[in-house]
Amino acid sequence: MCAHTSPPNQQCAHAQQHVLSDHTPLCHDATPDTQSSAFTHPTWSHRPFCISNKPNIQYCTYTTSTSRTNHGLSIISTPTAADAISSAFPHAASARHVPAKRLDVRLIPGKGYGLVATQPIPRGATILLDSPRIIAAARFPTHVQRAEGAELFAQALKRLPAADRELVFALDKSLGGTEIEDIMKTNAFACQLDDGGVEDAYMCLFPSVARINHACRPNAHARFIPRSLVMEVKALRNIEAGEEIGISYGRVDLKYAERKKLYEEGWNFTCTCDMCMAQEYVRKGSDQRRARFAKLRKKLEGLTAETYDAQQIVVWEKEVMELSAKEGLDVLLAEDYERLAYVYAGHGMVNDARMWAEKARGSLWEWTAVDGGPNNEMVRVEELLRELKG
Ligand SMILES: C[S@@+](CC[C@H](N)C(=O)[O-])C[C@H]1O[C@@H](n2cnc3c(N)ncnc32)[C@H](O)[C@@H]1O
Repeated sequence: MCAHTSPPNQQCAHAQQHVLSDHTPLCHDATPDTQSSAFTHPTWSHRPFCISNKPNIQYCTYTTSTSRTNHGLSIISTPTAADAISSAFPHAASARHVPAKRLDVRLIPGKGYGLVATQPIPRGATILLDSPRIIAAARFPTHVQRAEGAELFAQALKRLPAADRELVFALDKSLGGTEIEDIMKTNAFACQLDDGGVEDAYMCLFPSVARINHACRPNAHARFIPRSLVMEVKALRNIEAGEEIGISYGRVDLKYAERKKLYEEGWNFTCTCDMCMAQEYVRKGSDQRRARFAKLRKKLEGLTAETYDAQQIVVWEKEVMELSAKEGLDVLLAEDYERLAYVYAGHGMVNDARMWAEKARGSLWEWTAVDGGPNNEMVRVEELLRELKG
């Protein structure tokens, strides 16, 4: 699929000086905010808007106004990357759609807006499958001048259908800078995309997921599915009607001081989730359990042929699972289930081994493995299950 149709800068018939930059010639279409009647392309609804001020590095804004469920999507990337990313569009178009119908955006004291369940949601249910409206290469701001970056973002927004643009503009802003930069920094998630090996790391803006606040003990889990470019949010436990949906923005097993630092320094907010607002003795109790969880994990991961002790492993893993149940760390347990499967298999206890391997597979399917993502663990567990059945 050809993604890049605008000519290189030097040959661009309408190359001009950028109003914000004194030396960078730009090449862009004459009617940036409307669908160009002269432009037809199997993938993009608008002529790409490109900036190339360094040899071999060119960033463009690509837009399709008819992505999944007929919303728009703008991508800021190199031409090669846009080409590779767009190969996911057919999967995105056919991906299941879960609209935000059991959810409501409401004001939450101390957090701005948040997403609230309007009906009970059972554990494991998919709460939301959201599509991105803007995808931007994480490193592109370091390859273009500030004004050029702002222009690429501006074009990304201008070219989106009006409904998507309004959705994006309404999102929270907390960090300053241009409006769209602030929106991206406050709301976009890091996502790894198959972009043909260009750079992999992207910022993805999902307007419904962006309304979900962080919780240090979340009731939901978000994972990005590279093959269909959607963000899936699933319930980690039964959620009552009226409860706020919360996901963990960072690792879910961090202790109070670690996460306080992460969210204050990395995200510029002081967390006011239930765990952080709890009384000190409650927080300390949680920290102790999390410290013990980390210590046991370290011991288990550090086992060697010399230190291997099956009984000890079973005892430690039992404790890991008890701690996880208290701290809501279930999404991390696939490796523990897998470890137990190997321990039992090593002692010829095939039924127990199979039971733990199946638990590992179930956990990976439920929380970790995604279509188009890395699947080494799943391959290993499937292989073990085949051996145990054989
Ligand atoms: C992705 S947005 C979440 C939705 C946002 N509250 C809104 O009004 O649209 C991230 C911003 O929400 C706020 N936020 C998210 N989780 C929070 C928490 N646990 N405590 C306090 N503020 C939070 C912060 O201002 C953060 O920059």
